[in-house]
Amino acid sequence: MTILNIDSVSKSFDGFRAINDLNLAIDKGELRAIIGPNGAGKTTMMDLITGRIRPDRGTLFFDTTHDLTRLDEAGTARLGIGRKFQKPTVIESLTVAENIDLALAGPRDVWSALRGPHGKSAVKERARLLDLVRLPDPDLLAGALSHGQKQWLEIAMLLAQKPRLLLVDEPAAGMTDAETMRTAELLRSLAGEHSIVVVEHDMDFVRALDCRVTVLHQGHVLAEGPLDHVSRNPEVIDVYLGR
Ligand SMILES: Nc1ncnc2c1ncn2[C@@H]1O[C@H](COP(=O)(O)OP(=O)(O)OP(=O)(O)O)[C@@H](O)[C@H]1O
Repeated sequence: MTILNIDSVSKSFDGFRAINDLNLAIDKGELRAIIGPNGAGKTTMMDLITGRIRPDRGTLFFDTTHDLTRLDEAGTARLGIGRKFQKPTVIESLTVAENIDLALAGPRDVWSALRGPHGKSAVKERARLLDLVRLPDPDLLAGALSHGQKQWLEIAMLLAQKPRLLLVDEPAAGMTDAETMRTAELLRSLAGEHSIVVVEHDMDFVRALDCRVTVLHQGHVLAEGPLDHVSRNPEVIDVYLGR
């Protein structure tokens, strides 16, 4: 079953085609890596999926029936599309637990969320999420976390909103090797329950994801398949990997 279907999508900025007849389908529960040179259109593709911008032509459907071109960012978020930008946006002056409580409360009253999680199930969910991303001290200020731990906290905050499709932009950037491998392991463990699209340049990380890879070039799919397969493709070597 397909959760995301991008069909013949194009998008130009001032006459420049950032996305050019893009076709991409993500299965339910799939983990997919998107790679490609700078300017290949990866961010523009994420912006199209989340309703931040609209295509000039083509269709984007979520879960078969939901036309994403009719929704804005709030609408796609309500449908269950969660996006994690490259830089962590956790609130550094709050504790790890308070950050999670805010995410669990969603758009509800911030002040009541900061008085603690509501009910036993919220306490349990907070513990489950912190366990999942291996953050042992809920009382630590988020500002005291390492860069990798901040990224994991933000992933936990996204998961608090129970997204069905997670879009993750360059999570390994700035991470240590150990954090990078731990992040790959975390995303792999989340696949199945969630569908996940990860944009990344770090090939060790992409290898560790051990998933299907799509190579974007000039707004179009250049190659798709396991990393070993696409990395042998002469065109992929020419425009990206061989550089
Ligand atoms: N709002 C915009 N206005 C004008 N041009 C844009 C706009 N957004 C993107 N572009 C152009 O579209 C092309 C694709 O950009 P995009 O950011 O999607 O690439 P990318 O694959 O994410 O690159 P990177 O790996 O560097 O993040 C680039 O040439 C960029 O300059």
